[in-house]
Amino acid sequence: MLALTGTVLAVQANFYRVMLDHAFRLELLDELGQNTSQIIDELLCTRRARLKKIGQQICVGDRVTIEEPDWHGKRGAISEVAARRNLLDRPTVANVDRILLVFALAEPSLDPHQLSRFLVKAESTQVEVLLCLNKRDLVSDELWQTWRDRLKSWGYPPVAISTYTHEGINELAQHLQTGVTVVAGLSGVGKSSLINLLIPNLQVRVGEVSQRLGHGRHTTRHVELFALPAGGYLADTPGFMQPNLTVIPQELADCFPEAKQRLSAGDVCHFNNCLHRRDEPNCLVRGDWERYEHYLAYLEEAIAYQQKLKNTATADSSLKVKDASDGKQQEPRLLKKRYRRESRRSEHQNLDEELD
Ligand SMILES: Nc1nc2c(ncn2[C@@H]2O[C@H](COP(=O)(O)OP(=O)(O)OP(=O)(O)O)[C@@H](O)[C@H]2O)c(=O)[nH]1
Ligand SMILES: [Zn+2]
Repeated sequence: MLALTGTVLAVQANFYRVMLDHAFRLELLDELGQNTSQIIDELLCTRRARLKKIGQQICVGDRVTIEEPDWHGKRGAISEVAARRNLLDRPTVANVDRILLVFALAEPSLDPHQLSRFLVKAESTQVEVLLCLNKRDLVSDELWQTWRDRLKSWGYPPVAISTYTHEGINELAQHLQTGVTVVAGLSGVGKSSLINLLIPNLQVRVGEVSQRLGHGRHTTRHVELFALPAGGYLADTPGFMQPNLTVIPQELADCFPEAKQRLSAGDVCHFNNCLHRRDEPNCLVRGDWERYEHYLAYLEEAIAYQQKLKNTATADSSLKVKDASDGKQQEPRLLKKRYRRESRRSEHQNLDEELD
């Protein structure tokens, strides 16, 4: 028998909603004794104890193998998780193929600094970035063309759309037909309107969904994949709303296509460990490109962030005390839960908030 495989759409407590790669036709007899059939393309799954034992987490976007399907109850058990190509953080989505950054040309007006931050944050995941500018109906041809040329020079030829006139929607949809696309962007740019256009049958579940996509997303880190009609999956991401830059300074230049291009032209900077700061001698990154000033500002931010992380780590290790019995370093005994050290992750989060 062929292995039953699928993609995890959502994680709810200890259950995983899995979309099957191949739908199953269930033959049934109705009350009148007539043959009918039902197409089953989703199963609600648990995780095999073996996976739990080895600590195998299952995330939205994971590719999984399912055993012992119960077609009548639409249940199954995940027995295997395929190796991930990548894993996005906050919220957690595995095997992401592209990030669709949605901004508006107006209302709210397009702010180059804000856009640049989102772009850098998106690039830092090393996933392909697609830029889409909504509300094309609100601006003149001239303004749109100015933005188009400007963003092209940044390395991001944008797709203009309007969820009102439907301009550009088909073109955009063609880019999303394969793999997993994560939608990100500020509040109010029209992400929900776009998602509803791209997945019309989502409207059927609008009560539930508007809760998820609307109020839910500001308060929870819930994430879910939605199947697109022509193939591919879409995920809406609450976590991308606060793009704090946690890139390490050495990797920041790679988050700017313009800088990357300058560095790959064949030449090298004077120092091979050049951080590409403003006063670095013979630095290839320095030059006459629009976002150079953004780059320098983010670089200082990245350096400060790294320093702050280091300081936290030092403060942490000074907490360690010697255990008299064998001379080995040990963490002091923690009496109550509330005295426990915070996890790295929440430490990161707190830092992000502080730096904000
Ligand atoms: N003029 C114009 N307005 C639009 C367009 N698309 C969306 N809007 C309006 O922009 C506002 C915000 O749209 P939403 O789809 O809720 O935006 P969102 O990005 O999902 O916002 P949050 O839910 O707050 O994250 C609404 O008033 C929409 O009617 C468009 O193409 N043109
Ligand atoms: Zn340099």
